[in-house]
Amino acid sequence: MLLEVKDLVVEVEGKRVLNGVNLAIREGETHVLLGPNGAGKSTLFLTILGFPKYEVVEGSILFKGEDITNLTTTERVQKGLGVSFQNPPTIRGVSVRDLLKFESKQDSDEELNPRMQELARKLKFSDEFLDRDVNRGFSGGEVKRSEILQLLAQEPLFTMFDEPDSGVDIENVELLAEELNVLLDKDKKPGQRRKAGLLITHLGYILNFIKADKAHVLMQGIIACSGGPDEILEDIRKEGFKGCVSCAQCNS
Ligand SMILES: Nc1ncnc2c1ncn2[C@@H]1O[C@H](COP(=O)(O)OP(=O)(O)OP(=O)(O)O)[C@@H](O)[C@H]1O
Repeated sequence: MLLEVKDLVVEVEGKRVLNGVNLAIREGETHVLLGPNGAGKSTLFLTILGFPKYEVVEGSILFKGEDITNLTTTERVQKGLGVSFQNPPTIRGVSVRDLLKFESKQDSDEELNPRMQELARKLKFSDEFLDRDVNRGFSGGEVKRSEILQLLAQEPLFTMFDEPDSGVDIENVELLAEELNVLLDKDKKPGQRRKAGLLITHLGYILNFIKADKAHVLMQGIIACSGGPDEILEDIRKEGFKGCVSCAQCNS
């Protein structure tokens, strides 16, 4: 198993948000996390990444079989965890180019390596754009493309995507999805896939371009149900999260 979340209970600023979450994701798998606004999806991501505000009251997080519950965020990133944020912060004084060099372990005085230059071009970033401060004045779509470009520099083993398609136009969703598939090893044959990921989506549009293996619905602080992404999304589209409430109650 690449990532295992076991009976995770999490409090944020004294408020209990997760109440016993269980999740297991193997190498090569892409899972989808669904759930109503405020259910705790981003909280789960930030807890897996080890942000100090998210206090693990009970339970554990295992990565490649190792308990990482008490590691720092930097240590987790070094082990191969990555995330694309819903609303990443502006980093004044740090250019996209500098951040990319840092993330791809290059020296700051070197030219950006050819692989990253090619990926930047593919994601429609000009040379001038790479010299701008990270996220400063970026449009919604530029923020999302820049997040993906940074992940391509890091090449994490396990990537969490928080609504990668929100605010992105149709053409750019396809472009982003192509690179997400690379980050998830979906461009490789099933037996050769090593990377894995977890993706939050509300409307599921991006799943037209990414083949997810399993979906989970987070409700009332637990995983209320898990199953085939198409089936679960269709139920939610028809009935909203009404049907998930009773599942949350029987599973809690
Ligand atoms: N730093 C914080 N301080 C106080 N409450 C917080 C904090 N972070 C999250 N919460 C609360 O925890 C709950 C879960 O929030 P979270 O952002 O994880 O939900 P979500 O499922 O990602 O929602 P959405 O679909 O709207 O993005 C919400 O009620 C939110 O207000």
